[in-house]
Amino acid sequence: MNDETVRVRRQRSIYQVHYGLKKEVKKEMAKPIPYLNPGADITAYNSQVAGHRQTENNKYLGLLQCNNGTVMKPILQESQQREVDFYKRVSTSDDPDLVELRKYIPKYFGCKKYTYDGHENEYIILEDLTVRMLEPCVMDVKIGKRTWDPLATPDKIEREKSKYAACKNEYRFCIPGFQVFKLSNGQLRKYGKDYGKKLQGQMVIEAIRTYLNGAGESGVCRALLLQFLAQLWKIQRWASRQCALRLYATSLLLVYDAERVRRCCRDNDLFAFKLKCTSPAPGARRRSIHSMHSVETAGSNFSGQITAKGPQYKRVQSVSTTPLGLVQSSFVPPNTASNSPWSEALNKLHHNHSFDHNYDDKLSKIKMNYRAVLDQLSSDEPTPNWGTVMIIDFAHAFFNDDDEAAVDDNFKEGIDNFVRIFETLLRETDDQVF
Ligand SMILES: O=P(O)(O)O[C@@H]1[C@@H](OP(=O)(O)O)[C@H](OP(=O)(O)O)[C@H](O)[C@H](OP(=O)(O)O)[C@H]1OP(=O)(O)O
Ligand SMILES: Nc1ncnc2c1ncn2[C@@H]1O[C@H](COP(=O)(O)OP(=O)(O)O)[C@@H](O)[C@H]1O
Repeated sequence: MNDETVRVRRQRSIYQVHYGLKKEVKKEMAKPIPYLNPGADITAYNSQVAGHRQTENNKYLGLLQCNNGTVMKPILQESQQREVDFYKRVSTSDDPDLVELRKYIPKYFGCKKYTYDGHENEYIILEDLTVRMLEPCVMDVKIGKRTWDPLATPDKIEREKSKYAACKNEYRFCIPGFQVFKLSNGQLRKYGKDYGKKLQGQMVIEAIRTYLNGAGESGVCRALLLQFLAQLWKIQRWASRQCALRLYATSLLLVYDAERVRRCCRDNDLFAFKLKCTSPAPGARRRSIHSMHSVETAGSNFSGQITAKGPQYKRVQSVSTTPLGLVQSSFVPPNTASNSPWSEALNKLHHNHSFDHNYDDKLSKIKMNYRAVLDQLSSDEPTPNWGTVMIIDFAHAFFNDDDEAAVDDNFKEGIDNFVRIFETLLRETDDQVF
């Protein structure tokens, strides 16, 4: 592929996202079942965070993970047979809503009988969204205030109404489970249904922050948020228009690789100095040429003139790259108590332009953030080995007949609220850019 082709492809994707232009759609059919070699590793799936998984009468009910990038979900109930029908129909349909939906759900590879631990079962084979992740952080977010389908018994309706009630009433979604590898030490923490059922109010936001590894002082990694939001906005747009489906008790599955985030932060010196595992020695950070115009510099070298280009400084003899401690000792701190006519202006400039930041760091962050979002926007296939969101669990999905066609408000409201939280978290990271 030459550069021109890449450029044209990127442009097309960005236009699609921002202006809603429809691209000619490649017809994507169900893929053949991937070849499982006879010695293929098939094991209980460790990164399952919600859903059926306990063992009943000696029978394991959870997902299996294969070493070829797929997971196998057992078909144990009538509702899961409905999920098979859902995947079959969506993967072959011409309906534009369903064609678009194929981008937001795991790839479907058919069904297969398999004997695990002495028990034979039918399984749906799906793309493993955590494939190749070294430290998969996974969160299951069940969407909608109503989590029962039209065929639910009164008993099931009562059970569903009583679970996660506070969270569903307030946010129109709930969090049945998540797992996170801590950036600071690689430790795995799992949060299950019991934890999820207690969440309400601000605790919900804190749980999301914990999942994003942003509960500490360092905050959430902006590039990670952008990665998620790029896909969430597409899903939100789809949900606000699609009339083909009613989705009860489906989930958003968020996945990202903590190892990748850690590497990205370290490479860009984003949080490096705040993470214990990568702390450089004190004084090891160097100032860039741009950071010479710090508040200290402004105090001692400020010429007393402000032009359209900003404050004017006296010429500095040489640009030092000595460690921070040494640089500091060679400047006189500004007299903050001074009543100089410039002190108020300088104060304002300090607030607005944050002179005391390292601009190389800032540029790195800006570049990284834009690269991440451009990569995501220009790719039709989100890269699962970094971070993405997909819709999963279609055991209670119902296709609308033509005369029923309408937006699914229950699903849409849940998505809107979830996206809003991510947008708020993104705003909290604005200082990483502006
Ligand atoms: O209580 P039940 O029987 O409705 O079981 C729920 C399952 O319903 P099903 O067995 O398919 O009828 C239900 O499955 P669905 O999402 O309805 O497919 C969930 O696994 C639910 O757990 P949670 O709400 O995600 O914490 C399960 O709820 P828990 O009781 O495990 O919390
Ligand atoms: N395609 C997938 N890739 C990776 N993990 C998955 C995938 N599908 C499901 N999971 C994991 O399995 C869990 C349960 O899946 P789900 O389809 O909701 O099952 P259930 O019908 O038992 O509720 C999810 O929370 C997630 O952790």
